Amino acid sequence: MSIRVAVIGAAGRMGSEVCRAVEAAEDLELAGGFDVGDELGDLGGAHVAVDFTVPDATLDNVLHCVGRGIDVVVGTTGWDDDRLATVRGVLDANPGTGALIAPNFALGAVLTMKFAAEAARFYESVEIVELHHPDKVDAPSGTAVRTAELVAASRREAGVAPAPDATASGLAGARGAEVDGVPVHAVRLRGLVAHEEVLLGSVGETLTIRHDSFDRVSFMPGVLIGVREVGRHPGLTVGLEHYLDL
Ligand SMILES: NC(=O)C1=CN([C@@H]2O[C@H](COP(=O)(O)OP(=O)(O)OC[C@H]3O[C@@H](n4cnc5c(N)ncnc54)[C@H](OP(=O)(O)O)[C@@H]3O)[C@@H](O)[C@H]2O)C=CC1
Ligand SMILES: O=C(O)C1=N[C@H](C(=O)O)C[C@H](O)C1
Repeated sequence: MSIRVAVIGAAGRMGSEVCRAVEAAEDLELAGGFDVGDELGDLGGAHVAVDFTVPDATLDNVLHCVGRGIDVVVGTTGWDDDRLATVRGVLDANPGTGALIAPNFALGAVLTMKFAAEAARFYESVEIVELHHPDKVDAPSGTAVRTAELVAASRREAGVAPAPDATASGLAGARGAEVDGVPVHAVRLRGLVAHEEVLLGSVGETLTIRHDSFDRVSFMPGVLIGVREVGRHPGLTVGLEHYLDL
């Protein structure tokens, strides 16, 4: 039996790509595409809904799906601890339903986060640069925020001292945004899609971990893993790495 998949945000850059990927997969069936102003209802009888919308809309969409026992795979950014707790609460009331929320479905981006967290405890300094297309509405990217959190947790656990920085004066924003103590710099440039660099440094050496998504098809293998696996993972999962045994 094929998995029936609904796409919320179907008219957008990611949603339209997901519709194409679902239609091309033999084991999946597109139950419907939904965008602004559409009544979600039972999502066309979908088993799984995929949400690529906007940070202001995604929580309501997830609650709508989970409340009806529809598994949901979410790529939209803007999640914080309070919003995740709300989702957990509704999942508790709907046991057996699964939600996967992942800041990045590109396998290389998932590995970049993993490698950065691993490397972070060996270096004095670490900073993150994310670079995206200028139509992106949030900054810094969800991936960069998650990378910074993972890096910070790894350094805390290893007892690494704060990174050295003698800056005593400067223009606002010149040192980026601080996420969990890690400076994150956001570039918006026509021609780019989605890119991230994690810069690590100690005396006499640096290590740069870089990932580039040149095309949104790069996210599709990860999205389809999510769609196929979410039914086997009841409750809330944050990050695709948990479906990849990483
Ligand atoms: N996890 C990952 O791997 C990735 C995550 N993303 C994230 O996914 C999100 C979407 O990105 P992208 O596709 O580029 O953005 P787009 O703006 O191209 O697409 C978003 C779509 O959602 C629609 N929309 C807005 N509100 C609602 C709503 N309430 N119900 C249904 N549809 C709605 C928008 O309509 P309208 O334009 O009319 O407002 C638009 O068609 C962003 O948060 C982005 O950061 C992006 C790439 C990869
Ligand atoms: O808006 C985008 O394009 C992307 N958003 C996600 C993010 O904010 O991390 C994932 C990827 O970087 C593309």
